[in-house]
Amino acid sequence: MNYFKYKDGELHAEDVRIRELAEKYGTPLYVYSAKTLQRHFKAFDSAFEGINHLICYSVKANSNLSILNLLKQEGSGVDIVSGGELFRALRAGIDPKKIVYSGVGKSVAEIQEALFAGILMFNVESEQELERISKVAVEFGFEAQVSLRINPDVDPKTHPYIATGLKKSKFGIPMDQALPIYVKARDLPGVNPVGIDCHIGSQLTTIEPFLESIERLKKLHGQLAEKGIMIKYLDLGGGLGITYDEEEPPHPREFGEALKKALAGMDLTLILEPGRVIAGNAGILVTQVEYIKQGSTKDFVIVDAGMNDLIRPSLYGSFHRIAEVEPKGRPSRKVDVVGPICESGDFLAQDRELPQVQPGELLAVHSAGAYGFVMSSQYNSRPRAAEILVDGATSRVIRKREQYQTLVALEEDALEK
Ligand SMILES: Cc1ncc(COP(=O)(O)O)c(C=O)c1O
Ligand SMILES: N[C@@H](CCCC[NH3+])C(=O)O
Repeated sequence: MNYFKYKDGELHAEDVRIRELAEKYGTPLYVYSAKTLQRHFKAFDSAFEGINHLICYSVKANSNLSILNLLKQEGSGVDIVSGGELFRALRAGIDPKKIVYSGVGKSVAEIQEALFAGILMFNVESEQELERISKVAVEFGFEAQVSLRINPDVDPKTHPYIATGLKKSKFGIPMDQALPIYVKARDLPGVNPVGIDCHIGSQLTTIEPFLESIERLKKLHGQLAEKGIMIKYLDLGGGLGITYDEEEPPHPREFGEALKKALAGMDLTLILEPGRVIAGNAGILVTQVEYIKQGSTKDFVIVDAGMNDLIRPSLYGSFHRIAEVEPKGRPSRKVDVVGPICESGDFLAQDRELPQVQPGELLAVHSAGAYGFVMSSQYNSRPRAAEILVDGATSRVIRKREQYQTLVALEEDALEK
C-alpha cells in the first residue's frame, strides 16, 4: 500500500498534486511519501512483535538525511556499508547502538570511524577483515562486537547481480570455513563474536530461501554453543521484495510469522536490514515528455529523465511501471521510453504499452524510492534531480536540484590560472 493515488483525474502524492510539484520544482524530480515510509516501517517492525528484534534500515536503498531522520523517529536503526553511510547515519541522529556495519571492503579508516562512533556491531566478511578489526580495535583501546557474515550457499532466485548468498558470490564467509574463524574471533583481542549474520540477496519474492538459510545457520549456532561461543544476535539481512510489475512477494506479516516460527525457542535478538521493502514503493520519479519520435521499427517517447537519474532498467533490465500523471483515456501503443543520454542502453522502458502521450506531459515512474536517486550520476554532465518529501498536504525539498556550478565545483580550483 502506498499513497500515490489518483484524485480528480490527477496523480497525487498524499494530498499534493504531482503537477503542482513539477511546476514548482521542475523535472526530473524524485517525490517521496512520508506516510508511505512510516506505514512500511511500521508494517515491517510490527511483523516481529513478540520477539526481541531490531530493524536496521539499509541506508544504501535511500540515504537521504530526511528519510533517515524520519525512520529514526519510527525507532529504526541502520545497516551501513561505508564511512559515508556512517557519516549520514550519525548526521541524521541515528543511535550508534543501532548501527550494524556490513560490506566486503572496510578500510582501516572506516573501521576506526565506526569504533569511535560506538556502533553495535561489525558484520565481518572475511578472515583478514577480522584480523584488521582486531588490530585497529586494540590500537585504540576498543572491543568490537562482531558477527561473521555467513554465505550459506542458498539460491535467492533473484537477478544474478543482486544475489549475494551463493558460493560464487564475493559476499560473506563460506559456511564450511566459519567455525575456525569464530574460534579465532573468540581468541583474538579487541573483538568479541556475538552474532551470526547472513544476507542472501535482494528482491526476493518467496520466503523459502530465507528459511533454508535459517536452517543452515541454526546448525552453526549449535556448533558454536558446543565451543562455548555464545551468540546473542542473529542478523538475517534485508532482501524482502516488492511489487514492481506482477510479483507477489509475501506481506511482511507473513514473512515475520514464518521467521518467528523458524526461530522459535532460540534466545536471540533478531536483526533485520530491510531497504527496498521500506523505501521502494514510497517514491516515484516524475519526468516530462520532451519529444515523440517515430522510428522505422518502433516509436520513442523521449523524456527528460535518463539512466543517470534511474539506472535500474539499464543495469538490470528492471521493470518500473510508467503512468500518466493526468490520464486522458487515449489509446495505447508499444513504445520505448528513453532518456537524453548518449547511450543506446539509456531507457526507462522498452516495448511498453503507453497511451499516446504528447510533449510537455508528465509521466510518473513508479517504485523508484529505493536504489533510485542513490544510484544516480552526473553522466553527460547532467545535474542530479531534486528530491521532495511530501507529508499530508505539505511538501519540502530534501535535496536541492544540482546546478551546472555543482558539476564543476570540485574542479575549478585545479584550473591553471
Ligand atoms: C548487507 C545488506 N543488507 C541489507 C540490504 C538491503 O537489501 P534490500 O533492499 O533488498 O532489503 C542489502 C542489499 O541487498 C545488503 O547488501
Ligand atoms: N541496486 C540493486 C539492489 C542492490 C542491493 C545491494 N545489496 C537494485 O537496484 O535492485
